[in-house]
Amino acid sequence: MTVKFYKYQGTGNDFVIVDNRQNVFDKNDTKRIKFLCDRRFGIGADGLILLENDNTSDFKMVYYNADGNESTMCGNGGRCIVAFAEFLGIFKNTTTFNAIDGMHTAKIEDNLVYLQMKDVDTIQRFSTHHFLDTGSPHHVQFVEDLKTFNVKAEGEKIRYGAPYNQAGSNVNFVEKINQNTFAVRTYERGVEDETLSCGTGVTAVAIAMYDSGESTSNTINLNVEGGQLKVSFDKVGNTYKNVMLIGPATQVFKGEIEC
Ligand SMILES: N[C@@H](CCC[C@H](N)C(=O)O)C(=O)O
Repeated sequence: MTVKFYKYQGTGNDFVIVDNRQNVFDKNDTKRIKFLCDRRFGIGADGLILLENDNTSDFKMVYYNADGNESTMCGNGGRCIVAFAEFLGIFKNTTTFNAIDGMHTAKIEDNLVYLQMKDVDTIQRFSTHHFLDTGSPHHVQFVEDLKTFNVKAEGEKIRYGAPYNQAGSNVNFVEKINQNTFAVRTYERGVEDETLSCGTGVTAVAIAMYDSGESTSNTINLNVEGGQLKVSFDKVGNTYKNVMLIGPATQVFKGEIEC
């Protein structure tokens, strides 16, 4: 089989994207998806995304982690597929697309993708961390000296430990820079390593920081290893609404691969 693909990155979280509007891609071939994401034997990516037709919106996003398994929402992947859909001429100004966690609206302005994320009304607060679902599950924890922190080793322990166990959680380690800026490093489930950025992760961090009173701003800057993201939201009652993930998304190269 020959697969035509595009490679995108959003603040260093990188994806193989395939235009599957003709249903040419075998979605159940976990081994092939894992191979395509392999950095030594394949193309190399944190995940693979299919762009498909959808009856009720401009397109559908189907997301797989680098381990080959379909997973929950990917925020950076969402921003990248919006840039890809614009490149394909699917929309001009604003778009609506279907993903595993429901409908998303998005726009591109000044080379930044604005992606509306799902509302968040449930936040679990613990003395050491927060846990919340922003489309994907996220553990959010403050650490000291984030720069030298062993994200892979410590993230792995939390991801596989109780209460998350095999189903797992993504794990975000955070350091406060100022009132509305936080540095974040994320261990990603399904990649089973640190990635350079995680969109649903920084969204979880921004909401957790506001929720815990660490920030009083509803627009929060997130410094990740691969660049800078912004998250804004409105708190209405106990629900975070109009949650917007904002940042760049770039096409890196395209090609075809035998697999
Ligand atoms: N990179 C993503 C998150 C992708 C899903 C995650 N690995 C999971 O399985 O929960 C993002 O940008 O949000």
